[in-house]
Amino acid sequence: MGQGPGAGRCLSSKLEILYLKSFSAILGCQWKVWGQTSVRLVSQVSPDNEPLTLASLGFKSDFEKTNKSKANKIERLDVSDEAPKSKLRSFGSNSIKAVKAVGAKKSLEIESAPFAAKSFSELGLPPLLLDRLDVAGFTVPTDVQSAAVPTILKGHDVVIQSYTGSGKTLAYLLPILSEVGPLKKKSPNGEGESGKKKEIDAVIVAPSRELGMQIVREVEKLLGPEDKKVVQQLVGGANRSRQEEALKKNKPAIVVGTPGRIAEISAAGKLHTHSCRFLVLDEVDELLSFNFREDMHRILEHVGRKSGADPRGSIAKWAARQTIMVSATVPYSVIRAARSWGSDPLLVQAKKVMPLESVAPSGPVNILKPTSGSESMRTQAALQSLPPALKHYHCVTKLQHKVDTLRRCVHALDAKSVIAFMNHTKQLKDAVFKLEARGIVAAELHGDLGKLARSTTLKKFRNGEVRVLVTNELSARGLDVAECDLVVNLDLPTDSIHYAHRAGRTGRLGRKGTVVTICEEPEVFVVKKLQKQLGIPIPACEFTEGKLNAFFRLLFALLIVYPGSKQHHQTSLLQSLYPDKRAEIAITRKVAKDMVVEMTVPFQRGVLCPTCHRRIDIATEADEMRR
Ligand SMILES: Nc1ncnc2c1ncn2[C@@H]1O[C@H](COP(=O)(O)OP(=O)(O)OP(=O)(O)O)[C@@H](O)[C@H]1O
Repeated sequence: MGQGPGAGRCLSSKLEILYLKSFSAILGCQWKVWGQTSVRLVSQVSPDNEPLTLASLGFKSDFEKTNKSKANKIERLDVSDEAPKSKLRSFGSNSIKAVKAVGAKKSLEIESAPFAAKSFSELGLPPLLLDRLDVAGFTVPTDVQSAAVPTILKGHDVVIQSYTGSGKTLAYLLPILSEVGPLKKKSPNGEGESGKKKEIDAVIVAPSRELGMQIVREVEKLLGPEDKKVVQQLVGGANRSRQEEALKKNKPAIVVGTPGRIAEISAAGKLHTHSCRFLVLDEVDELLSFNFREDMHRILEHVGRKSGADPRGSIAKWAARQTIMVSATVPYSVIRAARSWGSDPLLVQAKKVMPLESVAPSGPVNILKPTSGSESMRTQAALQSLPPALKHYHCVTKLQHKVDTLRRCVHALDAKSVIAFMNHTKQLKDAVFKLEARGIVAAELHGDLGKLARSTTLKKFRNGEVRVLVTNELSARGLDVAECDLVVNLDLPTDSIHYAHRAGRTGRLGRKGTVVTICEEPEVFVVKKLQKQLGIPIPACEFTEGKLNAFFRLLFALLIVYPGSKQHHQTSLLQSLYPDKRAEIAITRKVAKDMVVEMTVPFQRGVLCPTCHRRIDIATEADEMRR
């Protein structure tokens, strides 16, 4: 730990002095004015940066030693595996399991993974599909898959919302493959519909070529080599006449493509989708953007329209299809669209399914412009879209030093696979040039590149030949590179939803990941807004001596432990702060003077309790005093 400057100032009660003394002894840091209970702690954060916990600060042992004699009855909540089953049960299925990451080159052990049901066989999938899942290495469904698969199999239109990297693609592919293609449930009399003119049964729309091809690969992984022709890509940039020939020759059951190309081939009469049963809109909030409007209109009008039906009527009257909308972030614009595109759609999240009507409007708040009172309505969509294991920092530098700061960040964290975001395509080339000049293998990825260049770049990034991928928003949406361990914002995202999608490129499926936002001094207020809207700590840091030095302003949460507070709230709070840690917390029930005081680990506002899904109330005396 770095030495903090100087000694603290006067403190109030004995108990606090005791706490702070034990902390100071451990941390050797400066205590600011106790009244603000904030402390400036300069600590070196090693690449395998362990988040601060009472245990890692050594607080618990000192605490217990010095407080043995205290009248306080200390109740130590140990959320480790040894804790009594009753306590572990309070986490529901959030207990820590070690699972192997599927498809990752090195079999990354994921300590705490977002899995719910115990196996795919519980979800009502056909035997052939279960076999294919097994062959592909998928053993346990994620939370969102456990919620989405049965809901879609029941025939509902859905909006699937779960944080990035939580397995939303399979959440919709599995029910589709249960109903169409060679792996589907056999009809009661056991024979397939041989000889029937093969129509397209499912259309999957994605906003970018990369995501479209990624989905095709995921389908092919399940279909196996002999049935690869069941799915056909219709992405822009590829040869259209070859795509039309393949449609004619292979008669695929599933097509995956970008809006422009799908609409183009449909308008040319080469894509017959009247009897289509499924329409999937992946990254649906992106598909709502203006540049896709025309194409999306055509797709929505034609896919699954009963022959002769008038599309001007209500969806229920003319669409024989199931509409599945997917995104990690579901701003209110998506809710509105879903209500008109789907027929009584349900909102499917990691652990719950609810009617879309019950969702409160909360659109993305553009952090660059002054916002109205809605600012207090934190963008729930963004908060729920962030993988819980991510660590976030920001680093202040001058514009001309940003790329060099990126280089030092990569070395300090010893990051192997980095995605750096910039807002303007023209800047990407210059950033790549500067990184290469300093010995870091980098490449640019953006929409102005040709199809071959884009796929080659992505391939090199996935196999580790390229260490830093410098890209912009669109080409990275939905991108799934399991090994990505660092995301850097070289330019600020326009709002918290864009921040969430960028951040979600790392920390996939329960892995650890770090997000560093490199900004100039005048932009720090934007980071603070992001921090507040997303309810996540984004402490300042710097990269010196090859290390990431984080400036933690630990706002100690005086966890007001009301006598009746739910025990699982305390453990859930810690579990959500440190999903991959065996966090421990010493809870003192004794009231020191007139308040129950407990200093605990840094807190996140409004943490949702994963057990009862209610916001855990945390009052910070510090904030109160500061107001
Ligand atoms: N049940 C599972 N078991 C193991 N790995 C899984 C499982 N489901 C998905 N994965 C893997 O997890 C990774 C992330 O999945 P996916 O890309 O579908 O996430 P996502 O929620 O769609 O992310 P984003 O919001 O960024 O699009 C993929 O590599 C996928 O193969």
